[in-house]
Formats: sequence, structure tokens, C-alpha cells
Amino acid sequence: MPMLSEPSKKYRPYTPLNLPNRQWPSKTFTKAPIWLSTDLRDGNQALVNPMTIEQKTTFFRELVKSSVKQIEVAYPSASDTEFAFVRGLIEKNEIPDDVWIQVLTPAREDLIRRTIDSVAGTKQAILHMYNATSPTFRSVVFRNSKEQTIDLAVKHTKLIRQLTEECTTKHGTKFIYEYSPETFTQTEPDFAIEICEAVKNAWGKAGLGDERIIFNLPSTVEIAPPNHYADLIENFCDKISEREKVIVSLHPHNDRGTGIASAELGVLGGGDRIEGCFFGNGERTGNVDLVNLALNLYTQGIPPNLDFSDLQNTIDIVTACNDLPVPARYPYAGELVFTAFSGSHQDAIKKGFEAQRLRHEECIAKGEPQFWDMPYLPIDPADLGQTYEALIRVNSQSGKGGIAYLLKEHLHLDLPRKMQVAFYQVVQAVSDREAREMTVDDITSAFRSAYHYGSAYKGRLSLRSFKISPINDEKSRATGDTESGEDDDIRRRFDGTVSVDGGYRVIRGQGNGPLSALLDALRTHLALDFAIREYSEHTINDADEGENARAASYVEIVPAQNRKTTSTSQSWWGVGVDSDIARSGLRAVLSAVNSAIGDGLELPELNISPGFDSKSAQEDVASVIVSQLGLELPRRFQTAFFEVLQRKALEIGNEISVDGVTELFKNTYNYQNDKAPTKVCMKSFKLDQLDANRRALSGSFAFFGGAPRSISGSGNGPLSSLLSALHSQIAGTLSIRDYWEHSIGEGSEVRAASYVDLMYEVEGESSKKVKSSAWGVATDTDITASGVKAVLNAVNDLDVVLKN
Ligand SMILES: CC(=O)SCCNC(=O)CCNC(=O)[C@H](O)C(C)(C)COP(=O)(O)OP(=O)(O)OC[C@H]1O[C@@H](n2cnc3c(N)ncnc32)[C@H](O)[C@@H]1OP(=O)(O)O
Ligand SMILES: CC(C)C(=O)C(=O)O
Repeated sequence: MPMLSEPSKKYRPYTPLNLPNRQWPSKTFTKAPIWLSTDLRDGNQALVNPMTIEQKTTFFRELVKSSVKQIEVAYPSASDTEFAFVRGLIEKNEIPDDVWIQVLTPAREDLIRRTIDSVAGTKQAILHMYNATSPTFRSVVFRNSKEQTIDLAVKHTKLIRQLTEECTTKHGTKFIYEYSPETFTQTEPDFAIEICEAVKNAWGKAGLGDERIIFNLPSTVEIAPPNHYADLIENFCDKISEREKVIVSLHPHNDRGTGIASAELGVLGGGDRIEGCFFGNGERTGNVDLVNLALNLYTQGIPPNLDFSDLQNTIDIVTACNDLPVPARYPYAGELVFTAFSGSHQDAIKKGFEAQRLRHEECIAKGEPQFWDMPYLPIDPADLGQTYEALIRVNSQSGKGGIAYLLKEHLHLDLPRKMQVAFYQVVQAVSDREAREMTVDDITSAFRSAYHYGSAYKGRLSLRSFKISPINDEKSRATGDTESGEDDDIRRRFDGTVSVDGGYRVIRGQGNGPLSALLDALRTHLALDFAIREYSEHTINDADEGENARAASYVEIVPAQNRKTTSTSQSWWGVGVDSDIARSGLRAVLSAVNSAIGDGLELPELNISPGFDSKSAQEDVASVIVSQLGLELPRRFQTAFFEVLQRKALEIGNEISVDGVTELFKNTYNYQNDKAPTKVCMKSFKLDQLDANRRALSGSFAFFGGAPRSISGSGNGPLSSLLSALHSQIAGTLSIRDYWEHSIGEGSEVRAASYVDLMYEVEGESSKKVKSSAWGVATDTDITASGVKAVLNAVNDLDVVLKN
């Protein structure tokens, strides 16, 4: 049957109350009402499978934990289970002293007796009796006149008075009486008041405080807008006699979806108390939701006197007991209510958090309250025990702001605005293509792979080691003391080893700062010509990394010829993070360059013509050594070997092959050449710690092929101790001019490589001091051993003289 074109022929409107003086519209909320949970009665009676005693007990405990002080626990005369549940609560001392349990009974003697028996012995109970009072119920259900309806209520109220008094005498139980004119909102307002007056008279002992009688005025079926309920409540409150001896209770249902509004306007109309259920369970569309009402008050700054500090736990318990889901969009409690998918919402939330953090810092400084004022979020999820995890979720409706928020939360990276836009395109392409939500993992993985961020996402180029030095001042190592700003007057040199498509290359360049020096090196050695258009950085103080602050750098590069063009020309972004600001900037440049070159672009091979003094020759020779032997020679060692190589090229009058370069290096420095004749040969050594600053080295060493001798020496480190030991046998002075070390290989294969520039000073003929120096290099699984071996290799290259 279709919907009627003239519904007025089937449905009648509610009859408005003529209340020209109504006050409730100008009233405001000032305090929480008395709450009664009827989950275990009105909620339970509406379930497909009413709760078991265990479930009701669990639910009862959760209500107590949430600070509900009045709990309608059962309709005890309905079944043995209901009766047993009430007895169980009492006998197992489940009811805290400040909690009133409430039980419901119809106006029938046998059922009233059973109801009172159920609560006998408890400390305090609210005895709740009801009979329907509206015209339809009078005529259809009870076939009673108005007088008979009043008689029914009065007669059974008197019986309740008598039986509860007997119970008090016998068991000490204290009672409050509650009467409900069921179907109140469909009852003639004057008749509802008339029957309540009659009940109050029959009860005959309404007083103040705990002596007050409760008149519970239900919208058993919600049939009118909430303003009508407010009118009915205000009218009742105005007209009922001895108002001070009456608690006016509201019991809204939700048939029109306005149960919350009815309860709130009913309170403005004069209601003192609200009966409802957690998350709105109850007959048909449910009872009014107490959680929702309480949190509405909370967001007005009014203590609700209910505690939902762990709302998810409450949801879990309630849903496990009544087997009803809490819908995803449910106020405060739904899974999605603190989640923004759409771009403009996410953007506003991100900005809101940033602004609020600053505002709160100011308030703390001034000792003022830190008010919550966040776009789209009426309450702080943290107050309900929720994290901010779910606040922003990303799909094809999302924008850059939300994605940036997630990266900040999860990777601690605060991307510059233009990079947010760039990364947004990456995410948007995936979410459009896959037509699904992008999880945090999806987004962080997309970010890592787009910007080669993290060891598992290395690009074609990555930084191995580097040195930044001011030009003309070779000794100044910039690692850790160099600014990445490019506005420095001093020109800088970048000397470094980068991994290029898996092999190592030594590159060198210069510029106004570390980043432009690196770009120059890339241009010179790899024909990659880029310029920086935007650079920014911030520190990361994240708990993951303990106390160590790290720097995050962001770089936008453009093809060098586009350096001056507008932001619309093609550009690539990169990111780098490191505890060293210079290294984080350099990583960011390489990250951007990796994006720019992609997988396709072929990079120039290492092209060696060591015999010629081309601009790049020295770096190319160093590249051969690093790619063939894994040795990242320090800059001055590169120069020393380059000279050796040039001499050799002149000597043979030809270019030298890659293998030839490697062999020459090994022979020159006795590297990996155990059979080479040695002047000083180490058989064994051991290192001891003398005190906090001093070490002692002792060992067995052979000099010029002689028998091994035990020697020892001390110093502030292993190498100075070694030199001190050698000085016991060698005339003159050995001193270390330069030392450098790095690791080779990864995981269990890792070794240390050490480089030493050793100076030797000895008295020559006619007492003239003769100075010489040599480089030594060695590797070992033990870093100290590699240093010791490097020193001995250098010694073997020097014309050392033994003491007499
Ligand atoms: C709006 C509300 O939520 S009210 C609470 C409703 N909750 C429940 O009903 C749950 C528990 N109820 C029950 O277990 C049963 O209904 C019982 C045990 C109370 C009574 O069971 P039964 O005796 O089989 O009666 P039944 O369930 O058919 O109820 C209808 C009878 O109760 C009468 N009745 C209904 N409400 C009331 C009342 N408040 N006071 C007195 N009698 C009432 C009806 O007029 C009808 O009487 P009739 O049989 O003489 O025509
Ligand atoms: C018993 C009464 C209060 C009731 O549950 C209702 O009218 O909904």
C-alpha cells in the first residue's frame, strides 16, 4: 500500500497545550538531573533475548562504575530469573550504599507482593508502580472509566504503602515510591495531574529530600515534537500541589527520533530526573540515551555526574550484554564520530590542533583555563579515553591537510605546504585508483617509497660518507658543525662517497653551502644538473629516539635551467632526517634527485683516464678503490694515491686499467698482502684500561725479521698506546697526523676500515731532523685491530730506524 496523499485522513496531530506563559524557552542548563538507568528493565524487556543473570550482573557493575546512583534492576514479577537476579544482587552485596535499586510492578496485588518480596532486606529501594492513563488505554486495554483508572492507582498505592511499611519493619529496607501514569503524553494533562494528586494522597507521606514521591511522566510513545513535552512538564510542575515534595521524572522514548531533545526541553520545563538507557536501548526506537544526555551537559561545562572516561570499555560491556550494536554515527560513541574523511574537515582539524596548542601554551603561562575550541570536534576524544588515532582517515574525499596531519603524527614530519600538495597527488592517485580508504600504513609506505625515506626504501643514489670543508681550509671537518644554509659567504667543498645503483662513487663539488656543493658534485660526476628552489627544516623531538633531537630537512629541486622560473615548472621534493643537520639536508637533496631521475635515466659510468689530469680524475680513482675494495679513502689519502698513480702512468707511458689501479693500491699500501716484507710485524696484542682516560697496549712484535719481543706502552687511546710501545724499540718520533675509519659491509659481515697518516721524525746525518710520512690502511672485524694494523702498514712504508 502506498503512502497516503492525505495522511490527515488517517493520522491526527497532537493537541498543543495552551501555555501562553511558558518559561522553559528562556531557561538554561545549570546542573545535571538525577539519572535513573532502566537498562536492566525497560532496556531488557525490549531485547530479542533478555539478558541472563550473568549479563545483567555485568551490566549492573558497569552502571555502578559509571556512577549511576539509581538503577531500575528488574520487573521482578515477570519471571523467576528477574526475581532471582534482584535477590542475587542483594544477597551477594553487589549494591553500593549510595545506590538505590528500583523495581517495577503493575497495579496488581499478587505482582506487587512478589515485587516487594524481591527487594526485602536491601538497604534502600524505589518501588515503581504504573498504570496507563490515556483515553485509548482506558477504553481499549483496561475498559475503565477515569474514576476506575484513578481507583486502580489509589488502591494499589495504598497496598504498596502497607506492604513496604511491613517490609521496613521486618527487614529495615527504606523505600521511595514512584508512580508512573503510563502513556502520560497521550493523557489529558489535567487528568494526569488529577491521578497523581490522588496517588500522592493515597501514599500520604510525601515529604522532603528522600521522602519525596516520584512522579515519572513518560512519553511512552513519542507522539509530538519536544516542545510539546516541555509544555506538558512545565504545566505539570506548575499545577501539582506541594511541588517541593515531588520529584518530577522524565521518561522519554524516541519514536520520532527526538528523545534527547524531549529530555533536554523537559528538564528546562522543570524535570528533576531522567530515566533512560545507555546508548538508547529500549522498546521500539528505544529509551532516551543517558550517555548522550550526560555528554551533552559535559560539553556545556556542566559536570554530568556520570563518568565515561573509558567510553570504549563501556560500549564493549553494554554491547556484549544486550547484543545490540552502537551504530558508527552514534553521538559520542559511534566508531566514526571523531573521524574526518573529507579534505576541508581534515584541514580545519589540523589547523585547529596547531592553533589550540599555541593558545593553550599562552593560557598556561597566564594561569587561565585552556578551553577546547576545535573545528568539527565538540568534545576532546581524550576525555572519553579515546586517542586521536581515528580523527583523520584518508580516502578519495580527503585533502593534503589530513595527509600532512597523519605524517606529522606517525612520522613526525611537518611537510612544507608545497610538499604537502605534491604528496597529496601521490596519495590521491592511489586512492582514486584503488577506490578505498588509505590506511596510515598505506600513506606512510607511499611517502617512504615516493621520497626514498628509510633504509628499506633507498633510491638509486644514497649517501655513504661525506666531509664538508671550507675551501682553502682542508682541516676543517664540517660534519656536525656545518650549517645547511646556503647563504654563507664561505664557499664549501663536498667530498663524499655515494652509492650509485649499488656501486660506490667518490664525488666532489663546491658551492655556497653543503647542498649546492653536493649538487655541484652530482653535476660534475653524474651529469645531474639540478638547483634548489625551496629548503626548510625543523627539529624532531620524538620519544622513539629517546632524548636525541633529529633534524628533518625538505628540499625542492628543479632542473638547473629552470632555477628562476615560477613554481609551475617541474620540480621534485625530497626529505632527509638525521641527527646531523648537514647530513639531513644532503639526504633530502639525494631523495629529491632520486625522484627526479626515476628508474629510467642512465647515469654516466665511471670513466677512468687516470694518466690525464682531468677535473674528475682524482675522484674517479677514489671511486675505483671504493667500488673494488670498499675503501672510502679520506680526501688527503686520495690525493696521495692519485700522485702515486700519476707517476706510474708516466712511467709506463699509458693509461691504467681498473684492475691495474686496484693492484697498484694494494701493492703500494700492503693492503690484503700478508706476504709483503714487513719491518714491524704484530704477533699478538692486548689492550687494558688503566683509568677513565688512559689505556695500555702490550703485545708481541717482531722487528726487521727478528725474534718477537714483548713491548708495551700507554696513552689516551689504543693508537697512542701503540706508538708509545713502538717508541720503546724505534728511534725518533712517530705521530698520527690524520685518522679516519668507517664500516664496510652489513650485518654479520661488517668490518672496520682504518686509515692512518703517520709522520716520522728522526735525527739524520749531522743531527739533522729528517721528516717523512706515509698512509696506512687496514681492515679487521675488530675496530682496534684494524687501527693497529693500519699504523703498522704505515710504519712499514717509512724508513724507521731501530734504537741501538
Ligand atoms: C510501558 C512499559 O514498558 S510497562 C512495562 C512492561 N513490561 C512488561 O510487561 C514486562 C513484564 N511483564 C510480564 O512478564 C507480564 O506481562 C506480567 C507477568 C506482568 C503479567 O502477565 P499476564 O498476567 O500474563 O498478563 P499479560 O502479560 O497478558 O498482561 C495484560 C494484562 O495486564 C493488565 N495490565 C497491563 N498493565 C497493567 C498495569 N500497569 N496494572 C495492572 N494491570 C495491567 C492488562 O489490562 C491485561 O489484563 P487482562 O488480562 O485482564 O486483560
Ligand atoms: C513503566 C513506564 C514508565 C514505561 O516504561 C513507559 O511508559 O515507557
